[in-house]
Amino acid sequence: MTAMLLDGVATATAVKQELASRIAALKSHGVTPGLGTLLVGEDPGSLSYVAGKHRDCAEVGIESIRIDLPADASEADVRAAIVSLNENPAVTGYIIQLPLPAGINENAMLELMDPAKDADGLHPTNLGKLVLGVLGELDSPLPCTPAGIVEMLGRYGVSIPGKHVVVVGRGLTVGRPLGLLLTRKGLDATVTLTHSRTVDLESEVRRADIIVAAVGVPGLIKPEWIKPGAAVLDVGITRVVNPETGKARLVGDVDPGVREVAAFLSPVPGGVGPMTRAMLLKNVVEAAERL
Ligand SMILES: NC(=O)C1=CN([C@@H]2O[C@H](COP(=O)(O)OP(=O)(O)OC[C@H]3O[C@@H](n4cnc5c(N)ncnc54)[C@H](OP(=O)(O)O)[C@@H]3O)[C@@H](O)[C@H]2O)C=CC1
Ligand SMILES: Nc1nc(=O)c2c([nH]1)NC[C@@H]1CN(c3ccc(C(=O)N[C@@H](CCC(=O)O)C(=O)O)cc3)C=[N+]21
Repeated sequence: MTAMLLDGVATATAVKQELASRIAALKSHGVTPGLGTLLVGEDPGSLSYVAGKHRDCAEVGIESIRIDLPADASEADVRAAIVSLNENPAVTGYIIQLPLPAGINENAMLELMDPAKDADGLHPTNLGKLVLGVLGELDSPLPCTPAGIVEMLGRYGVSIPGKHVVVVGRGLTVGRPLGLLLTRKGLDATVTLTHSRTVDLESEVRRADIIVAAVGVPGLIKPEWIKPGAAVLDVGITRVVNPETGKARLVGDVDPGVREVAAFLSPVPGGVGPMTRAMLLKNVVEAAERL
């Protein structure tokens, strides 16, 4: 069997089309949603993601405000940029591109954000609401990558309730909040959250109905580990630069052979990445709607 590919580009386009009418409605009430980005340093991956976010905004009619600081910016410089984003009325939501350079306390910087402007859902207040709000509706922003994963599974009809989901990686932007989201009432997955100290990753993955790989190790997830019929979502991204052309290629955590075993596969590129960006736009629109 060859897996059905979960097309993140097409799904993100559908989400963006749905947002367009909400953006038009906001503008007719005199509110223009605006996304701010704060980037510190020149990591090529981060530069490319931030550029993509500004392109997305232009496409759907969201203003975008960009602050780029040099890699040697001090914590005081970063703090001042966060204060300016909190105070700028044109910014209805913003993100601090992670990781920040070594020496800058990421958690302390996230905590300085105005939680009402947190477009990533990573401010402790919003993560706390996700932990507390197991039942019912949440009106706080959700972390973009987990929200994008759930949105894509939903649109392809991959059922989540009662399923055993194995999440590989416990990082702040993907694995940790994904476990919180998938175990809420209504989604009702049974989640195993694995990491580098997990003793037997293979046997954990073998039991999974849905596998989400968010590590950053190319080819970590092997075809023999996949229960036939499982859904596999590749999230990890490693940039591999071709020394001859200087061009970078993006490689996921999932071995290409998995495509022959899984029922559904979200690939890298073209899977969860574009969905992450679409959910960021959704958070910015929803923050503007709450104004
Ligand atoms: N497509 C998208 O939209 C996005 C993609 N990403 C990508 O997803 C990946 C993860 O991102 P992020 O969570 O921020 O990264 P982190 O570096 O914070 O987390 C990586 C996680 O992988 C775990 N890990 C490392 N090696 C192994 C191993 N051999 N077996 C099992 N687990 C392992 C680590 O374990 P431990 O905690 O024990 O060290 C850690 O929990 C990255 O490649 C990133 O580029 C991230 C965000 C969005
Ligand atoms: N505060 C913060 N929030 C984040 O959400 C965040 C972050 N920091 N730091 C880095 C990671 C990574 N991330 C990606 C977003 C989109 C793509 C994406 O669009 N990928 C495309 C390819 C893009 C390309 O070609 O460069 C794809 O997979 O098809 C990838 C990765 C968000 N992250």
